[in-house]
Amino acid sequence: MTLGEAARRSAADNGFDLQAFAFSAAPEQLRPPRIVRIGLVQHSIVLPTTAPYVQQAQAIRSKVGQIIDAAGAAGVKVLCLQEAWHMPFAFCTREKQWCEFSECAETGPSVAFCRELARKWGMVIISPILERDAAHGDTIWNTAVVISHTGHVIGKHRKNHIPRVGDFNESTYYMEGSTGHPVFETAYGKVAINICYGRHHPMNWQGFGLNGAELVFNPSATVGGLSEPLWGVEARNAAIANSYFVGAINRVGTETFPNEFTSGDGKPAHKSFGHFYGSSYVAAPDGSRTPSLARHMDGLMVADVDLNLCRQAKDKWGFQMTARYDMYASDLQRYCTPDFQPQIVRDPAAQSPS
Ligand SMILES: NC(=O)NCCC(=O)O
Repeated sequence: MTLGEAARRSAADNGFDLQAFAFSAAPEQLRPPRIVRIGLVQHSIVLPTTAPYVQQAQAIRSKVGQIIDAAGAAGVKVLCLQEAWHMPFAFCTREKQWCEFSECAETGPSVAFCRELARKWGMVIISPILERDAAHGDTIWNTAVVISHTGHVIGKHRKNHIPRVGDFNESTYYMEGSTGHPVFETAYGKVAINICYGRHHPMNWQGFGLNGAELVFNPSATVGGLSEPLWGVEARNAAIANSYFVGAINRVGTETFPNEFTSGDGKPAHKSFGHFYGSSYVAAPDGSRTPSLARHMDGLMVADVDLNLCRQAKDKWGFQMTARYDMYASDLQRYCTPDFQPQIVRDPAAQSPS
């Protein structure tokens, strides 16, 4: 793929990993190809978590702006940032002062920043932030804001599943999302966002597929000690099972906080979360995928995806056609009743161990 000199020079000057790949689909007689250039951005924070908050946020915006400009110069038309990209990932600490970083999804500083860049480059930008919802009593959500190529906010999706694992004490900060599984019909295709921990839930991925997504981003923040063995599997499997493209994005670096915290697991108190291992990648509905971006560096992954591959995968495999949604729906309905009994057929000759 040719990305142009500007993106390559920016990667060299600003020290980020730049990789680019193309996924092709078979030529069709009745539809032209629908090739969209997408971009995934991974990055570390810039200043120590003890620096004044306004300076931390500005420094992150300044660095991310350089990467978005490189993406724009490379012709990227749909770009997604990492989970809570505008702040340190302070959810491990359970200390409430970090709520100050939350902002209005429509008018907050990071959204204004992304709207400007979206307009500048004619690029759809997905901006995952910590949202403060003043209209609902200052409720805080973990939200992906979808900004159109003309710079207006198309809508937002709020993270459905909150982790309660290891140091990921995120339920201290924000609530389970209230937006279902929306798909945003942009100028460049039907886009959805499955935020971080939602990638462990196959039915969450499926919800976006049922609503017609062609491209699902998984903006994440996860550390090597916890999830790295799962990372290459889950987004790729979701792309196959739902016949859409997935862009999986993880942040980079080790973030150290002023006060020690524990996670109720008997381990010694600590001040850092572990290493966010980057490794962002794109997976396609035919099971192919890009290599990963670096584990230790900021990065921009550029991929040309032909969205025709989504329907081609459906026609080949028929996963959606052969699914038994009515059967699953009645199983789930039974399961959700208080008197549910698992459907187990017991062998009378089997002795239960005494
Ligand atoms: N941010 C977040 O949901 N992290 C959870 C850790 C994981 O799912 O790997």
